Amino acid sequence: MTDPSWSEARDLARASLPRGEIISVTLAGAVGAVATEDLRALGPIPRAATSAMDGWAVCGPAPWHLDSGDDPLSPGRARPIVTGAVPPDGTDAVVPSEWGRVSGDVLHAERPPPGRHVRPAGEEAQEGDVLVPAGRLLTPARLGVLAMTGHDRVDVRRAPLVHLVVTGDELVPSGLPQPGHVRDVMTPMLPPMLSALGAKVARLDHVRDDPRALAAKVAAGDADLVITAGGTGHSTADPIDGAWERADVDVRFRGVDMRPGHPVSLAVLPDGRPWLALPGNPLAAMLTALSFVPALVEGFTGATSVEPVWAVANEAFDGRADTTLVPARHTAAGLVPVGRSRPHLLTALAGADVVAIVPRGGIGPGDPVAVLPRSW
Ligand SMILES: Nc1nc2c(c(=O)[nH]1)N[C@H]1C(S)=C(S)[C@@H](COP(=O)(O)OP(=O)(O)OC[C@H]3O[C@@H](n4cnc5c(N)ncnc54)[C@H](O)[C@@H]3O)O[C@H]1N2
Ligand code: MOO
Repeated sequence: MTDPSWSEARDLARASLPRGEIISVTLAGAVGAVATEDLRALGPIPRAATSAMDGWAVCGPAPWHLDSGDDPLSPGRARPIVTGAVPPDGTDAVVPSEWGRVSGDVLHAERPPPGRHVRPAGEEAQEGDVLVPAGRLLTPARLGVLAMTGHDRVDVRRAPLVHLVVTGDELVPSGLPQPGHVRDVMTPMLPPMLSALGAKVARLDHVRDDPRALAAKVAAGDADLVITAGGTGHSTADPIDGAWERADVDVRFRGVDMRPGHPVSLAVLPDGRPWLALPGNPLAAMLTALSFVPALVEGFTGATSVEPVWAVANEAFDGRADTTLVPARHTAAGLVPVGRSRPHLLTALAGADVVAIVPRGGIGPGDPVAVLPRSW
């Protein structure tokens, strides 16, 4: 079986996690969630025409006699008004306070063109307009639009919960490691990374490189999704193959035509939980999480896939597989690779603005290149 391409593997991941249940949340609790249906304006916004300035509502040609009260304005009359207030019937326009001069009860100013400084009703939205289409992420600005147009609660799909399992006999949890030991970087690094990608770590376990212990640990979890880090190699010390055999999983891919991270693998447990196995090399773990966790989350929440963002390369980027992911930095002249990005080294990613998605054969200076935005 040949390894799937990066985008084929993303499609397989997207199809591996069934939709999560719908919950109703207040706008305050909805940021980062995904709309389950088209969200529409509940009425015209603004509800009525309003003044855009502090000043005077005026009717007819200048000058105007100032009046007060609630009657409609008649030609030759002006009435004080504040920003956001509804102008009286008969208003032609609003004169801002700094443009008018009052002497006695007469307002002098140049006559404004009709409608000047009056915000029309329904300018932002008409009743029934779709404001946030189904599948869109609820961002702070979209929540503001929903509040403005009358919404208090929205139906969303919750974020998938993750059972994260870090494997490795050589790992130590703290301090400077002795030769032969490795400081565990996944435990501080992956939960916030997964959270930035739309998934929530509900349980975190550490197991030795033992297939039986790994399979038992995963069997004891009940999150929506299992993510392991390490042990994806094919040596006898690597526990993924053995654990998958014991757990009787349905393998969706066992390796992807990508660098780094080619051993990344995905299976589905008999109870339906997908199991994404990230390689142990830290950069490979981060770049494979960045590749496949968003696709799994999209499957669960129904979120529409994020379109790639494009940049222009200012240096050559090597492409050794179907897809090579390269930490990169924006400069005024274009995108450049950052430092040495070997799979076991992390500082390049820590200093990167984006990750370049480089096709087979690589790209040269001046070529367009798709990038993944920062979440690390
Ligand atoms: N004969 C071959 N050997 C290897 C191949 C190959 O194709 N043939 N691929 C290499 C690549 S690429 C990767 S990636 C790794 C696959 O690694 P595993 O998923 O089995 O990961 P480990 O062996 O457990 O660890 C690899 C490396 O990463 C370090 N590591 C692991 N976990 C952590 C952690 N939590 N924090 C910090 N560092 C971690 C580990 O100590 C190793 O140095 O296989 C290659 N070999
Ligand atoms: O594929 Mo490995 O994941 O390059 O480090």
